[in-house]
Amino acid sequence: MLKQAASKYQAFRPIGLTDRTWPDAVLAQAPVWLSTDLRDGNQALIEPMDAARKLRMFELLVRIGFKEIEVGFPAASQTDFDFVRKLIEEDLIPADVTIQVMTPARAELIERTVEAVAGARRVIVHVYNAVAPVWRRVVFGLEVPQVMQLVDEHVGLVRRLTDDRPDTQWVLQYSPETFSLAELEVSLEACETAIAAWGLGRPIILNLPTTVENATPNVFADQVEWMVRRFRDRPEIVVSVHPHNDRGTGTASAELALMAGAHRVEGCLFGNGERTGNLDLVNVALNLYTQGVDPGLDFSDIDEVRRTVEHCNQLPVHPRHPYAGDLVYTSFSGSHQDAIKKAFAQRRDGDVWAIPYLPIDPKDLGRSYEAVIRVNSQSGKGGIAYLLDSEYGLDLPRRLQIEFSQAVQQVMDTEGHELTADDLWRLFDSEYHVSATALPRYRLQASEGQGAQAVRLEGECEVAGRSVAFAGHGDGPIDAFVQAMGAALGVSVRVLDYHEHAIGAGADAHAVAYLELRIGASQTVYGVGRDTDIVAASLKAVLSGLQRATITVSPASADVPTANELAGA
Ligand SMILES: CC(=O)SCCNC(=O)CCNC(=O)[C@H](O)C(C)(C)COP(=O)(O)OP(=O)(O)OC[C@H]1O[C@@H](n2cnc3c(N)ncnc32)[C@H](O)[C@@H]1OP(=O)(O)O
Ligand SMILES: CC(C)C(=O)C(=O)O
Repeated sequence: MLKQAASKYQAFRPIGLTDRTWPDAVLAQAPVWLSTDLRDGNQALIEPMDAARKLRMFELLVRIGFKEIEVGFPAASQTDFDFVRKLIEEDLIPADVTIQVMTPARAELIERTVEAVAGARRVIVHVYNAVAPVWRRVVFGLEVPQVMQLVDEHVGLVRRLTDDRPDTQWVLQYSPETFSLAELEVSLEACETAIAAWGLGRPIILNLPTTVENATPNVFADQVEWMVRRFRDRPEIVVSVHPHNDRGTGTASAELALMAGAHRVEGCLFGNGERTGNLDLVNVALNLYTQGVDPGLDFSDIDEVRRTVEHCNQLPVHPRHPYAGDLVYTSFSGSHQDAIKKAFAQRRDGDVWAIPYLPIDPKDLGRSYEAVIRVNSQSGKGGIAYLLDSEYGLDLPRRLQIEFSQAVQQVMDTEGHELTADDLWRLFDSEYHVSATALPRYRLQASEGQGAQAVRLEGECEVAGRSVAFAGHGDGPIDAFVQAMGAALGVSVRVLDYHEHAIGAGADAHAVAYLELRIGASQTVYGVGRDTDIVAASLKAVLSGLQRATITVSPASADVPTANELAGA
């Protein structure tokens, strides 16, 4: 197969536009947008939209803010014709919205098209014919002069028919179909012929399609700049582009074409359309938005837009689709999660958006931060800590994050599937005995004659299902409890690190304490305690840590669990 490539396919030829200016252009304003969801999108559907779905799509496009909407190909079917009549007769077209209707350069179809829009306030009549060599030869069997004659005759017919209906404001759109595959001189001649037949000085849109995308986007940009130069200083002429996506570069083609001077773009929501689709208008609009340019289209509830489009087209939007897919704001991988978590922690209201791996604030599109981080086997401590913090208010100290992520990884290695925030909390709760640890019964007194050891604490607690009596002195209750438990278990216990914070407010407020304990000479474990009272939370955290430790020395009390009984309790 690979061997055939050179003899079977012809490479595109670059345009010799050596003084091109588009590479230095910066997109600083939105183009005129035309949605062709109801025409090019519709004609590519397995089951074209019925009247109800067409109306839903039309209403959505109006809500988003489109001012030019191609509402159909009225000569194609009675459904298309009737839908256009419905919009006009039921006065469903807002005053600032212009409808566009498409027709091939065939007399009876042009007549039917103009008939379909009778009574509309303003209409763009879109006439097309193919101009590229393969189409001329294979489809029409026409030489270039005959193609020009076809354009002249049919645009002339549009002019006569529309002149007879002066109550409507008419704009002609002419598309040299297959522009990107045609010789530039032929496309230019076809456009000049259309301009002349429509009447010099009358409003006209020249729409340049990559009917079938066939070259890298820079070649299309050169083609567009070449054409734009021919129509500079002619305000009645709007140069529009209509990219498709056969090479997967529809968005790039549109953006470079705008840099090359096009004023207007045609496309569909989420890139529906023939074959690999039309240009995805949402993509271009939101690309502009993330450059600080107001696109003039409202995608602040992207999921509602997506659901409606999926309903109308009966086609799903891919989970990885730019800006709209279910997974596009989600990071699974540990290093991404770590960077996102740190950036959110540092971000202040009013800051310029600079969150790694998130090119846009999901909230601007009506998404929450909930799905930004999800945990699976590719995740690290940052993502786990983010979920426990964002969903459960637990602000884990760094070394505890590291310790707990090892427990999570073990579960991942055996189970393999994603862990939700709820799953992580359950794992954390069971690993650190947060809910299960009972508060020790204790008496706290000021000590006498103990110098710096200001308090004495004695009481009883449950460890691994056994009752343990303890008594000890310390600088405060936690220190006293640690010393007392060390004596009771016959092992040295020291607090290496201590963190606490509140969760919630008012009557529901809780304190959470995280204690890093050194047990014996070398064991370091974290304990976690939660209670309404901060001292109680800290004592529970000590017990949590002791229960997680492997204690290998003999207990000093018969009531105390024997060596290793605590381990894994
Ligand atoms: C690139 C694009 O997206 S262009 C838009 C294409 N959209 C559509 O085709 C959707 C709607 N189309 C239709 O409903 C039908 O094709 C109709 C009503 C337009 C025409 O139907 P039919 O008369 O049965 O013709 P058919 O669909 O086979 O089209 C082929 C004929 O149209 C001619 N044709 C194709 N494009 C054009 C054009 N732009 N101008 C004039 N004639 C054209 C072909 O030469 C061919 O003519 P022939 O039969 O004499 O050889
Ligand atoms: C602009 C029209 C003719 C079109 O749909 C195309 O060429 O892709």
